[in-house]
Amino acid sequence: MSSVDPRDTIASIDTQILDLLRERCRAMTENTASNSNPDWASTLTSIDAVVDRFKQSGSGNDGTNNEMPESEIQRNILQHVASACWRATRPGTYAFLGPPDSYSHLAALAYFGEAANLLPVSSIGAVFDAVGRSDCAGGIVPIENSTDGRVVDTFGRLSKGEVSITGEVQLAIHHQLLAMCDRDSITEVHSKPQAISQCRVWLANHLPKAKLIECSSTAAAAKLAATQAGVAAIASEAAGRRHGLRVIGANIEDNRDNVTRFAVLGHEQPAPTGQDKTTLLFQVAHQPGALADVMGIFKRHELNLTWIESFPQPGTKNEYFFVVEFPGHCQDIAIAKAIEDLKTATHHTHVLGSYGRAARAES
Ligand SMILES: O=C(O)C(=O)C[C@]1(C(=O)O)C=C[C@@H](O)C=C1
Repeated sequence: MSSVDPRDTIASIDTQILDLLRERCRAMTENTASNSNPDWASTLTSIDAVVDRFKQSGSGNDGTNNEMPESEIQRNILQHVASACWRATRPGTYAFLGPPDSYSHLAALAYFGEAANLLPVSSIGAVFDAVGRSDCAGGIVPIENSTDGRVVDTFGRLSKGEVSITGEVQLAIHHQLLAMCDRDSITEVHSKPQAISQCRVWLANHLPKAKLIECSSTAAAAKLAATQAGVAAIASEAAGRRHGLRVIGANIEDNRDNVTRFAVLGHEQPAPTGQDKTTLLFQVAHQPGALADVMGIFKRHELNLTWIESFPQPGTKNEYFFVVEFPGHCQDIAIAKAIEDLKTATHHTHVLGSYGRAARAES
């Protein structure tokens, strides 16, 4: 009597998976040729729908492995498969503020998947340049932090309207103090200004004498700390591992619920998903009541603002841009009508993007 070796069964299943992968890539190529459903944001939406249907059909039991629900694991696997097929069939790179293991990198991996072709660049402005010139198919930039507020460099460039927001990522940020030496030997702490600001209380309590030095990214700081004695960096755990640094202060962010929201940049306008938000920029006349009139338009069309920011218009005195966010897609009738009214009531109204709302990821 011959029994089947389970290792052969597993090898046969793996071969079927590889065959299916090839078939999936082929279907994606046909999809590209017919130009239907071509953007990454729609791919992520359809993965969510597949996982939900699978769960509802009773095929997924959604037990947990103590850390992650099964549907989350299935989603990650499908996202990885999709990102590998995407890379094989649609060559294109996505820019992020580097070097590798910056939080922007972690956010890019969470959104585009591990297999995506990601390009580190030296500044947030360089991400906008790479996408604006179409050197890259897309990019990712930090837009807002729950402790520190808006990211100034990003706002400066968004106001130029060269690129659209096509998605978002919410990343929980846990900062590590990383160095080659003991905490007592630290004379300088390097990091991006936003990261330093998110750890200000911890630094004042634990390293009051250390000099705080700003640099281009948290990962750039980690790279430096690996070469200089007495220098510590505030950066991600992954950056510490990459550079062989010790964690001499773990999770030093002042706010335990420290989250940074990243905007995905691109050129296409994602189709409505049913779970969308719209980011809009406008500029009003510098006169009493102008902003109140605009707020009246949001009220009239029953748009519930979830975010409002103002920032000075470069090169002017007392002129401000406003950025607002609200649930819904600019193709929704109520929102389209509100935008029409805003265009007549403001100097300038520009939809920065309508895109699927993000769930939170861990860094
Ligand atoms: O320096 C990095 O690692 C970044 O990706 C930039 C950035 C930011 O500027 O907001 C992103 C997230 C953290 O809040 C800190 C730094």
